[in-house]
Amino acid sequence: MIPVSVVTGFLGSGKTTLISRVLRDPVYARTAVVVNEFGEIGLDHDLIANSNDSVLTLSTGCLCCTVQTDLARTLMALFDRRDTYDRVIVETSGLADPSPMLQVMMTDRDVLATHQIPAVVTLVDTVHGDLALAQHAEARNQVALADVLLISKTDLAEPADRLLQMLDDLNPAAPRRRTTEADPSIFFGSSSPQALSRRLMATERRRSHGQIETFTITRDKPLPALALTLLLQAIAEHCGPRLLRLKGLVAIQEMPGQPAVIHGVRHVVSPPDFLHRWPSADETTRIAFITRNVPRHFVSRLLDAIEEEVRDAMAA
Ligand SMILES: Nc1nc2c(ncn2[C@@H]2O[C@H](COP(=O)(O)OP(=O)(O)OP(=O)(O)O)[C@@H](O)[C@H]2O)c(=O)[nH]1
Repeated sequence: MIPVSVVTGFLGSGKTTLISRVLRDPVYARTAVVVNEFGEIGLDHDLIANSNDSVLTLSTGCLCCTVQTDLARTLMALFDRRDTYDRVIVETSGLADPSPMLQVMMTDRDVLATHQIPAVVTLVDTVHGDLALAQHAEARNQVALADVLLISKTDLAEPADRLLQMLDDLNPAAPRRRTTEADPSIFFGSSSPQALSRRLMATERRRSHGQIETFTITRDKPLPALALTLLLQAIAEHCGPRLLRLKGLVAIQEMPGQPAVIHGVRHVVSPPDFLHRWPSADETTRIAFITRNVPRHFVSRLLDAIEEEVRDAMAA
């Protein structure tokens, strides 16, 4: 039986960062990862640094809405080459309610015959966690279903009493650790089917993602570094609370072959990190957005205007 871990947590809570850390541990190198993203273009596949090729992207719909059968199919396709890995991590989209996918994993005959009942590991971040829990049923269900709760970004802030109270209300039984203290072995303790079923029955019903929009801006030509900096500043300033998530790989004119990785969660847009090389053959700039009422054309025109101004200034 293959051990499975479902790693969930709201947008930008640190799932990909933590999974990349686990995969760097030689003990966990033989771990296959199934990534699901909400949006047009999946980037986590490229952002999870992994030396083997067992990172699979589930179609970039949302696990809780459209691709449940994909999950069973993907796990069984992986199982056909089980000599290449020992365990599986499924990273859910930050916007996913994990309930329907857990139900699939507990009821699909083939999956049940070959995989353990998954352990559910939920990340909650100290900076935006309370807002996410207050505003999104998906985030509350992620916490309610956890076997283990991992608190991330404790280097930026201590968990506030309000956040701890919300976790107590939603899932008092799950042990809590900071991500910095979490031993990777906690990912692969199996859930008890009875306990997981009880938690599943207690989750909130949610049928729509509301006013959430997702789009991806692409550019074939590398951007001047200054244009990227100005774009990120303008987005943080103008879109702040309406920006649920931004992430991307950006070709920079001054750094050929070394793409910038960019991340934003609400008003917090991190300074870019640079990779030594492109993670795949696709070297186009791709910036994915998940927003509430920030239209694609606003960002696209903003980028065009900034880029034009920066190029003019460079030519002068
Ligand atoms: N300071 C700090 N930043 C973190 C920590 N964990 C993650 N981050 C940053 O938070 C941002 C989002 O991290 P990801 O790992 O991509 O988050 P995610 O949950 O996979 O995001 P989605 O897949 O979009 O839901 C990135 O800029 C990370 O570098 C942490 O413990 N401390």
